[in-house]
Amino acid sequence: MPSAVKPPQTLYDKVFEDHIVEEKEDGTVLLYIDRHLVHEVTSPQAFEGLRNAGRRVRRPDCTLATVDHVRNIPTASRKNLTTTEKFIDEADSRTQCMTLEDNVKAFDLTYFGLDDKRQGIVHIIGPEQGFTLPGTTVVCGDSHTSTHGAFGALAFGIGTSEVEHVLATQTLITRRSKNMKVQVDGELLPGVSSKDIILHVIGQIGTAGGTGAVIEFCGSAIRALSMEARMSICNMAIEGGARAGMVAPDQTTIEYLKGRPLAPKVDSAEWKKACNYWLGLSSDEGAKWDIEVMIDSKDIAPTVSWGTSPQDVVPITGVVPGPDDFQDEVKKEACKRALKYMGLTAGTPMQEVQVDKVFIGSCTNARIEDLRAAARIVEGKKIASNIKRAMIVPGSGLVKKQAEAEGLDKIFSDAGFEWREAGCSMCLGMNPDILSPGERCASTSNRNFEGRQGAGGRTHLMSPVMAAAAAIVGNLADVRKLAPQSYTAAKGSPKIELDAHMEEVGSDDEIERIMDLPADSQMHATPTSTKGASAGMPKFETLRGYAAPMDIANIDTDAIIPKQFLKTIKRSGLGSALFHAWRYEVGSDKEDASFILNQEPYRNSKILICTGPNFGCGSSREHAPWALLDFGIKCIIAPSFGDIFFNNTFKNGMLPLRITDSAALDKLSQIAKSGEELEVDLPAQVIRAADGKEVCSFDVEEFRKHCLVNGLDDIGLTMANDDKIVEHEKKRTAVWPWLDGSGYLKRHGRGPVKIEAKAVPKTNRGEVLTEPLEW
Ligand SMILES: CC(C)[C@H](C(=O)O)[C@@H](O)C(=O)O
Ligand code: SF4
Repeated sequence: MPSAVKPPQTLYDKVFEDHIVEEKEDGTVLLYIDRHLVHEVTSPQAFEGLRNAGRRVRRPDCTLATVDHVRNIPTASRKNLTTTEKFIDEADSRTQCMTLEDNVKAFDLTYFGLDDKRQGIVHIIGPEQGFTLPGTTVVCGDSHTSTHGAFGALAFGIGTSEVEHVLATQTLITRRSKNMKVQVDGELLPGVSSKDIILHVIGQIGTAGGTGAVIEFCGSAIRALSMEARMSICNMAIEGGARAGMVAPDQTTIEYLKGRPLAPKVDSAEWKKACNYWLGLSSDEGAKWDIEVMIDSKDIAPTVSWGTSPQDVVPITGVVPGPDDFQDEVKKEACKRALKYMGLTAGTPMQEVQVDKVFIGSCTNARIEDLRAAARIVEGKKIASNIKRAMIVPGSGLVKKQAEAEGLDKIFSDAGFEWREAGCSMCLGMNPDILSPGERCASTSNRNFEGRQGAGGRTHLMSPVMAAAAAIVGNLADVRKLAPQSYTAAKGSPKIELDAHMEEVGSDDEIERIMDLPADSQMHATPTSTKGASAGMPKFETLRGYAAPMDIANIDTDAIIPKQFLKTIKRSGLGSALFHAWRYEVGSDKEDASFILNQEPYRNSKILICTGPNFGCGSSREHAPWALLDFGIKCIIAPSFGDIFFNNTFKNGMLPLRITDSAALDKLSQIAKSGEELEVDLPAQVIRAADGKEVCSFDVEEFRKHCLVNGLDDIGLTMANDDKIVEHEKKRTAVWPWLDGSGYLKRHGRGPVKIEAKAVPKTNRGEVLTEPLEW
């Protein structure tokens, strides 16, 4: 007889379970999404899909949009800003920003534009506004959505097709992840901050260590951290390969949320109910963990990266490692490649590495606490003469305003730093803030991939105080030598002056205008055509063709499609930019003959075989599968994949195959190298050589296979199950009433946005379904 007593659950299990709209026997889950953040880079194609299919945004009240990434969202002064159109002079960037502006108007979405002081990096403004709340599901077309997990939210990055799915249905089709616990105990040593914790953890577990898992960060060291410090840790959970990172909500969380515009009003009945619910969200005693990692705080030193992957880290007191420090052949090769790219010699003390530029910013470390900490290090000092440029880029307009109120801008400017406007800036260099080839940067961002901050640029990851120290010394430096007064991570939860700001940006009416939506929210300007990108995908059955072999570990999506190609508002035309930095000679359009896709017969590859693990790690950009597809590659074979990339490929009718049997993988790679064709037979789940002999079989989830073989549009499938979503929404309103509408709607005594009748689902062939399809 089944037991009535629930087995102990983890925090992740609890949040996941509270959002299940439907769970299938094969493990496929339709998950309700509470909060959706939207930005200009990953949304245009999603809105286009909605328009083409005549669909509306299901929950505008749960959607918040801003501009943050794109080129020429200048982080320079906006004093002369009148309109976005006039302000942004780079054509593609202007189009991308204006497309978002058109879309938020047409679909009635809350939007913080360039002229709004609350504009900023999505992962900074969500928490700042109280849009991110404990126990919620939060998604965004951006890999660092994991940041919001610091609140005990289940927050993860999605691709553009999934952005469209969430806009249309407020749900996602997913599966349960594994439970991973990273416990950090003890008191942090002087000079050590939360960035050092996460760099150290990734150094231990590797960039694929968390693949398929959600990490809960716990232990006394995590508990002692402020919310902002916890956000830096969860932010980089994705760099450890995890789907998400989480920290259980506690009193620190509640303190942080008090008075945030979109959180329930303090002391209201709703606030009390919410606090009770939030504080119950911790892992139960005896909960089952699939992976456990224990870390002692005293083993964590101020840490810096030396290579081109966030797992390539050493304590600042260490030396540059060499290939002999690694056992594994793939890792030895990766080390050689990284040393060459980084222009470093094994054995060099890290503190002897000279720096050209310093960047303090990004969604990892551009909050007020980060700026305060860095300011403490630079106060009264000057940046070293060899530093060509040192930049402070606050994470949001409100962070900037707060910092200015505290005089931090002056401290930085006096020391020789540039004081910029909010945005992603040099974190990925989609605007003019980039490194020149060979330049070395001390950066508080989260990715040190090849070319990440500019083609040929060399990135060293570190904490804000370490970056500040590097600026002063001119080399990678040990902050403890500059701050003998023993700097330790701040324990409080810094508050930004939200209320004062709100008064300044407008009255209650103004706020209501921005945040409220008409109760009968109608979608304007949305054509009702039934055809288009979202209405289905091409079928995948059997694929025969050449397979390009690549023996590289951790091929990230920045390498597959570099940032400069993310400015398109279309899905097509990216094939010529695929692997751009590897495919063409530096600074020219001339092909590099040594690159595999420039050789015969691989110019016509339909399959890509990578023997290294973690293919497609990093950014959520769906431009990566779009570029592969446009080139002609429909199937990628590798031992493991980055989670978001893996999902994104299926949404485009592509097949990523995990082949973990190394003998089979080697055999496939040999066939590929011999220039013979391979045949991938999805219905039979086998791969054959050109002579028709089976090389190996493969696993694929039943639901995904079903969709691929039949070319099914899963948005249509989900919409056909609308009654279940409505049922979940009713329960949500009753149990978690603070999640409907925005805080403003509630405050002004108005109910949640009315949910419109479902749209008529279509198949890929444009037929109207008479029976709901199984999703
Ligand atoms: C543009 C966006 C898709 C991307 C991400 O997903 O991470 C970016 O934020 C990044 O950091 O590379
Ligand atoms: S990682 Fe960088 S580019 Fe990506 S969201 Fe964060 S700040 Fe922006």
